[in-house]
Amino acid sequence: MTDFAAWIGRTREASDLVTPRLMAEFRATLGPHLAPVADGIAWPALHWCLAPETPAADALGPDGHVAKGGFLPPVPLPRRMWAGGQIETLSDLRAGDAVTRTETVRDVVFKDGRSGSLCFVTVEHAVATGRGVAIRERQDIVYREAAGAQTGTDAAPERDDPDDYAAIWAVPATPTLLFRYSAMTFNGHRFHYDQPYATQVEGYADLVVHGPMQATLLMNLAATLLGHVPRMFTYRGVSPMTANQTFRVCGRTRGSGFEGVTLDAAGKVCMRARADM
Ligand SMILES: C/C(=C\C(=O)SCCNC(=O)CCNC(=O)[C@H](O)C(C)(C)COP(=O)(O)OP(=O)(O)OC[C@H]1O[C@@H](n2cnc3c(N)ncnc32)[C@H](O)[C@@H]1OP(=O)(O)O)C(=O)O
Repeated sequence: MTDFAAWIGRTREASDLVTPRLMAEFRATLGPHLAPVADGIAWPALHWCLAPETPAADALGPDGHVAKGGFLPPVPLPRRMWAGGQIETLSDLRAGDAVTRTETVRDVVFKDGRSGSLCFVTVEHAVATGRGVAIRERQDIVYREAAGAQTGTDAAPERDDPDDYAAIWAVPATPTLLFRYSAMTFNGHRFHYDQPYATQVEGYADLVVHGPMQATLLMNLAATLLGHVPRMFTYRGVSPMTANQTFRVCGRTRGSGFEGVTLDAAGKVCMRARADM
């Protein structure tokens, strides 16, 4: 039996540059659904495109992510998802910045969910520039049972009414959008671009829309409605969003904060988010 506790506290570091090319790719991929920012300032959540892990092809597992057992623990559940997280923004990133990302594994927890066994791996990130730490972040990665071995059932979808929100961005979830976001984040997960794999191996209805992309859009809507980048942004994926439909990114202010959801074409809530100050 592997001692997953041995992974807690493991850390790694990688560096990158906020290049003009990345800024242009980000705007080309996600515009017009981005917050207004001053020239040369990075949009909220652009940091997910910086200093990604760059595993060699022979280091990948069957899902297209780096095989488990290196930095992340070899948990015995195969289907990885990005479950949620929290982003604390301390200062902005700017074109030309040299950044260092430091990641630390903070927790490995097994839970029984309605859908079956789950394992949550919590990873903390700090993104620093020459001016100091700009972003502190918690990422919750979840591993699920194999589709064919699932011991529970997916929860009944939560629904929400877009009319209850002040602002709605309609985003066509085309395979091209998913591919371009995968490319910008160097994310090889096959269920974002390989439809037979997504449907026949992982059991989803279609290609799966990235959690971080949904969170990026929600954080940009929050910054647009609040008039500034929120200091604290928290989000949770509640149900998979699949491709080849137009989804909605919905938001409203609440006091000095923000709350938002992504809704699929049928009104199913896929992600919930809130932002404070
Ligand atoms: C990039 C990238 C991958 C992706 O982008 S994947 C696409 C984005 N992510 C999603 O679509 C995830 C959508 N969520 C789900 O499919 C389900 O919510 C999930 C995570 C499978 C869990 O469903 P269950 O119905 O089995 O879970 P329960 O509601 O019964 O909860 C059981 C306990 O787990 C806790 N929990 C549930 N969901 C989350 C979450 N999103 N974040 C954190 N914790 C969660 C819940 O609170 C329960 O805990 P208790 O302590 O109360 O027992 C890439 O791979 O890089």
